[in-house]
Order: sequence, then C-alpha cells, then structure tokens
Amino acid sequence: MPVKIAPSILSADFMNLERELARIATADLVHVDVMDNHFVPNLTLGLPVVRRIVEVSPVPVDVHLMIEDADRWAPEFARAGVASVTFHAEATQAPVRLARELRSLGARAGVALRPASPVEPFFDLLPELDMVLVMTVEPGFGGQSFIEGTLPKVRRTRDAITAAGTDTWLQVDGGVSRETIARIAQAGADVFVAGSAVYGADDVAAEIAELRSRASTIWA
Ligand SMILES: O=C(CO)[C@H](O)[C@H](O)COP(=O)(O)O
Ligand SMILES: [Fe+2]
Repeated sequence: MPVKIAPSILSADFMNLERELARIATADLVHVDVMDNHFVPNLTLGLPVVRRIVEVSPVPVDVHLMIEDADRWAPEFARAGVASVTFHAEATQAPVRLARELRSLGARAGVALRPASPVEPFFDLLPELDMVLVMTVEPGFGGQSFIEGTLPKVRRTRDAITAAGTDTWLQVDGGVSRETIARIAQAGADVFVAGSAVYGADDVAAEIAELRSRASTIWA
C-alpha cells in the first residue's frame, strides 16, 4: 500500500517532544520542519534537536528544510541519520549534486516546491530524486488553509512519475485534513504531511488511522 501519513511536529508541544513523538507511533514517518527565519519568516529547530529526535523517534524521520543555502546544510541533516532530507528547489544552486550527496550519505533525497514554483524542470531529473514535495500552502506556518490551485501540479507530477517509471514518492504538505485528503490522493499524492489535523485531534492515533483510510480508499 503506497499511502504514508507523516504528522508534522510543528503542531506538537515543543516542550515535550519525546512524549509527542510517542503519540504518533502508528504513523509512517515523522515530518520535522526546519526553518531559519530567512527562507521563511519563522524559526523552529536545528541540527542538535534533530539529532535527538532521530534517537528517540519510533518512526523514521522526514526532514523538511525551509532554509537558505541548502547546499551547505542539507548534508549535515543526512549525517544526523534522518531517513529523508527534503530541500527547497528555490534554495539550492545544484539540486542534482545535492540529491546525489544526500543519497551517498544514506538518506532519501527530496526536492520541495513552493506553490508558485514550477515542477516541470524536475521531470527529467526524477531518477535522481526519491521524493517530490508539492507545497499546498506557502511554507512557514502550520494551520493554514489548503490552496486548491496546487492540485493540478500534484496531478502533473504523478503523471510524470508514472511516465518515468521511478519509485519517487509524491508528498504534499499544508492544509491536509479529513476534508482535503481524498482530493489530494485523487490527484496522485502518496505521502501526506499533517500537522494541525493530527496534533489538534483529541485522539491522535484515531486521526492518523482516519487520514490513512481516506487516502487509501482512493489508492485501493
Ligand atoms: O512545512 C510546513 C509549513 O511550512 C508544515 O509541514 C505544514 O504546514 C504542516 O502544517 P498543517 O498540516 O497544519 O498545514
Ligand atoms: Fe513541512
């Protein structure tokens, strides 16, 4: 089954991260948003915290870098032992060189695109990528509403992955909820980041199961 649910700890209680990670043990990945207050107008956490998250997380760690100079910093996150490192296309000079470096360090390599950034330049490069992240809100904050106009880009990306025949995951991030997830799965996404929907729920495990079920119905 291709569907993966990746709760974002951006909406977790940062004072109790170990407990918050334990609450999402039934998820497929934990999504960690790294922001530098330059690439986006928000500041979250960095390498020392990510290293500890890798040590205590019950599920593989999926890092989403919203930082400038990804070429300098992304490999450090791979060295920290995360499962995947996703850098923004807008923040790298050399996406293929960076993706190859991340893979050589044992991480999956992902490229992320702001809502207004075109995905087409990456279609011929899919064999170099383990994941494409189509942002469905402007990066920087959790709890924003889903941008419907990003769905055609998700569909075009799925079609390109199918045509290329690669095992590239297609992640969406921003405004994923019970209300939106089926439409997003219909457009071809297979990895779903959800921050406020998961951590804002009374029963976190039930919410993860519900999101997975709604997306899986489409993929079945
Ligand atoms: O990268 C992000 C914001 O830039 C977060 O991963 C994303 O916003 C998750 O939050 P929510 O599910 O509440 O929209
Ligand atoms: Fe994210």
